[in-house]
Amino acid sequence: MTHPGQLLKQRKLYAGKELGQNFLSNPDTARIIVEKTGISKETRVLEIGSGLGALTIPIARIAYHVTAVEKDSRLIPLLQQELDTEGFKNVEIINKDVLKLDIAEIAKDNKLVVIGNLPYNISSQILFRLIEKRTCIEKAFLMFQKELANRIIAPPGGRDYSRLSAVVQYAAQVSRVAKIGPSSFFPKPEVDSTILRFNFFETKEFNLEQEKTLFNVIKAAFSKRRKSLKNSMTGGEFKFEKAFILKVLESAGIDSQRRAETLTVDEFKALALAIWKKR
Ligand SMILES: C[S@@+](CC[C@H](N)C(=O)[O-])C[C@H]1O[C@@H](n2cnc3c(N)ncnc32)[C@H](O)[C@@H]1O
Repeated sequence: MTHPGQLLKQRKLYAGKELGQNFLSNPDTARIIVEKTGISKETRVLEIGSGLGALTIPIARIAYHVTAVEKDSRLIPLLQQELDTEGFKNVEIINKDVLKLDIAEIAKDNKLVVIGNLPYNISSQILFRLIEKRTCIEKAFLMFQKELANRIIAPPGGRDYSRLSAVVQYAAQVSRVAKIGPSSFFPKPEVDSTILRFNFFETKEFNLEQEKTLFNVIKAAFSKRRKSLKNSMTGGEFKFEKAFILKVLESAGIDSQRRAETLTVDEFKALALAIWKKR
């Protein structure tokens, strides 16, 4: 693997902050990350933000097929050349914004394993999108800024438990895979990184409408996280009346004085179902 700094210099290119371009520069780290995903010669991978191919190449060495999506058109010929040099024929690079990518079209009838050293400025948005499309995804291995990863896996009751934690933990079992320090990247970020593994739940307990209600309930509850539910829930998309909120909280068996950050995912589900039935 050519060092990303050298590759960019040869082409008179630069790493763009607005695209979160901190490239993996340590081939051992890249190899270890790919090993930890457990992919095999049957796996179809969607790689988000392939960049200069630090992960694409070790993935292509193992996987059946890789769809690599990359927004920065400047990087596509560099990666294509690296792939051609190594003789890989199982990689398709798509020059597109991942937030506009039709993931179902890529998966067709298969389930994908999603891998990505994500651009940190849009990593929450990417995660919400993957959750939306999770029926096409078997599991995902994604690298986040450490602080965001801590929020994603935070249990209820603490400062880190947030809208993102509740939505993600409803859709997937999440675990920490590895911590990566700044020295593994070029340019070096000022933050530590964490790789999380997401095993999306097979069965969907909620239908689409119920799920939409659940996500709106979580959003409304966390819109004023310092306030009790009876006050925070009147905000957000639904514009609930206070009397209605008190009624649904009671039927879900939740004390109206509690705050969003104390509710488990199961309690959010009970609340969403109570709202869905009474509307
Ligand atoms: C942190 S870098 C990782 C690059 C490479 N995978 C690596 O590990 O060295 C993030 C990559 O995502 C790309 N990117 C940023 N925003 C994107 C978007 N909306 N859609 C697809 N790729 C994006 C960047 O251009 C960059 O190549």
